[in-house]
Amino acid sequence: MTDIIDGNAVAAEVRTGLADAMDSLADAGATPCLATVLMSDDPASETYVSMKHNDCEEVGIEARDYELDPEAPADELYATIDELNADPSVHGILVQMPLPDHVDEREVLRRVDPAKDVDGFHPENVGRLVAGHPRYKPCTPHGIQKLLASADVDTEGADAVVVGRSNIVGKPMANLLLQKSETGNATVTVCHSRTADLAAKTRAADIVVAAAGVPEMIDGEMLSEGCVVIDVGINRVETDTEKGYELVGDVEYESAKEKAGAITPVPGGVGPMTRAMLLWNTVKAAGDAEGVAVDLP
Ligand SMILES: Nc1nc(=O)c2c([nH]1)NC[C@@H]1CN(c3ccc(C(=O)N[C@@H](CCC(=O)O)C(=O)O)cc3)C=[N+]21
Repeated sequence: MTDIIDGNAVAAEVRTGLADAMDSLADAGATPCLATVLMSDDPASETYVSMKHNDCEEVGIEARDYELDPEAPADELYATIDELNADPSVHGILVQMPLPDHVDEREVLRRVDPAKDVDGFHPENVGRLVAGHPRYKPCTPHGIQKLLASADVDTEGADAVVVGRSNIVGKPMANLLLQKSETGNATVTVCHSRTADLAAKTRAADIVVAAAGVPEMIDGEMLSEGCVVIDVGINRVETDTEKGYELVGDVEYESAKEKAGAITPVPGGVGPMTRAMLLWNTVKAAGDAEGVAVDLP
């Protein structure tokens, strides 16, 4: 039987597991606070930010909402970041991506105080992760580590194939799987749009992390019997349903499920974990900033 890895359930466990740390912070008179900054009218971005606010409310994290006109000058965004950096009551800052074209995304990533960079995108935090001493692990790869652990997947010595080389998923995921750690020690191959024979690589993998952003690009034919499939894709595909779209992963679920030993669904797999690990990082940020030792799940 294929194990369907339930991201909603594991994410709920993470949220519940944060209660101890929240209590320690409350004893010290501290409430973790996440500021989200949205500079977009994209309905998907708006949905994601509002989900993050709901999650914060559930665990008792204060969420502050900053919204900027997508046409506003980039300096307004930079000034907002500076203000949040300087505000000691704000522990975490998330600037929702993607940003408008006239905004320099790299400047934004550099500008967020690395101590408040709960996305883990600041160059200092990227460097620390690559060097094996992460401060904040980026939420999606961190969530995937939790999913693998929840399904008792042993990464040590496993052949892991990461499909996609983005800075937010593919690269940090490959690094984490490679690291000398409980959730690492894999032999990692990173594939991308120029990979000569993708199917040959994925067929040789014990673990496939699909994060290319191409709907249903990996099907059962490309997988080996019993492998573990983590589907990071969250693609909105237009349909003539009431919602107008359907979410599909980077994996063709039906055929992949027949081959895989374990697989994450879309929705309800990696997405909820990404949000849960944002809370995790925010609670860690609050503990560090307030000098409170917190026990994280
Ligand atoms: N600075 C920044 N940090 C991010 O972490 C970030 C970002 N920008 N920009 C966009 C991406 C995307 N992302 C998602 C997180 C959770 C779901 C999620 O929870 N998805 C649900 C379904 C959501 C739905 O129904 O639309 C699921 O897969 O079950 C989706 C997408 C975070 N991102």
